[in-house]
Amino acid sequence: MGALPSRFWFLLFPANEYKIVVAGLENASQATTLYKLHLGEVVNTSPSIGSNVEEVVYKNIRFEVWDSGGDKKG
Ligand SMILES: Nc1nc2c(ncn2[C@@H]2O[C@H](COP(=O)(O)OP(=O)(O)OP(=O)(O)O)[C@@H](O)[C@H]2O)c(=O)[nH]1
Ligand SMILES: [Mg+2]
Repeated sequence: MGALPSRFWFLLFPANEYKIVVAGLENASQATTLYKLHLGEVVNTSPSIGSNVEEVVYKNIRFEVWDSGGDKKG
């Protein structure tokens, strides 16, 4: 779909689900940010192994937020 038709399509049927990938170096606060958005509070974290994913809902928009983990070994 070209840029103009897809913009027109989006105006008619706006998406209400998005996926977000949080990327950063190790210890950059990715997990802290993810859980602050998800739970609304700051929680203790440990270095991520692999990735974390949580759902964040804002108004009628659903975000699937992926914390990719910054550790080279993760
Ligand atoms: N002082 C301070 N410390 C923070 C802040 N945000 C996170 N931290 C601390 O920084 C450390 C790393 O936070 P994480 O959220 O686990 O970082 P991360 O980016 O997920 O780390 P990796 O999984 O190793 O990539 C933790 O000890 C947090 O408590 C902040 O705003 N201020
Ligand atoms: Mg992490």
